[in-house]
Amino acid sequence: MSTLFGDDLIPRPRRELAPGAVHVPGWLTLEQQSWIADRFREWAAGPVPLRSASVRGHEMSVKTVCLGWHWQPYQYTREATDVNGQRVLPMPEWMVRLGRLAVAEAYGQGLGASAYAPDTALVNYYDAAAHMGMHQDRDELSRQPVVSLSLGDTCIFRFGNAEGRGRPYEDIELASGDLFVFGGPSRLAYHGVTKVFANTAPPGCGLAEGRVNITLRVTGMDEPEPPARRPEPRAQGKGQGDR
Ligand SMILES: O=C(O)CCC(=O)C(=O)O
Ligand SMILES: [Fe+2]
Repeated sequence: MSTLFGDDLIPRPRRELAPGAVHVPGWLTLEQQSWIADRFREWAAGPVPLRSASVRGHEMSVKTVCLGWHWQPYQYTREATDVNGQRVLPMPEWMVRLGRLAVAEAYGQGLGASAYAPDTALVNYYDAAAHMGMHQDRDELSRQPVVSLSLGDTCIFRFGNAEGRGRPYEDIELASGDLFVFGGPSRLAYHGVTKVFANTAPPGCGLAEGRVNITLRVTGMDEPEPPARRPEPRAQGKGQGDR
């Protein structure tokens, strides 16, 4: 991971860690990474701000903002009822297309890539001290693949098995621009982020510090996204401005 001796110049091969779990290093160009990093700053500004979710009373060290559906531990909602009650931003069209390209890249054309229709994105921000414990992504009703994109600092991503948090697992580095897809027999594998290496983001990736990870998912919730609506006018208390 250190670039002191130029080990960043050693090509990192694409690899299938387990059936259905594919790592594609350097999938996004620097230009794409920096464009997505700009979007991240827009999403983080709201209407639902970047926040640490609380799991069983403990605040996560990672901060998250969601698109399409809002994830709060154990459920997806349209409104961020655990934050400020606002509706999350819609899932961008370009992201759905990017998800299809990612699935085609990982599994090949014709393996359901064109039908892949992610309807939520969880956008996580890690500072150098943040980590994510071993968990399964299982709040989705659908078992369609999860597409993960990384920007900024390199991390250690631990990818395990579907039986439990323990071994066997494998630690790999996810660097800026990397794609990781897990679906099929690996869809419910436990995984987590054990470490983020500060100051390892490549120049030009659009993030000066920290790491952003975006996971695209299919919630399997069948409620169609309703058209954007204005909030009902409500009696305003004294001193409350218009919002
Ligand atoms: O940051 C990562 O690479 C993984 C994120 C993750 O597992 C999640 O958001 O559920
Ligand atoms: Fe996860």
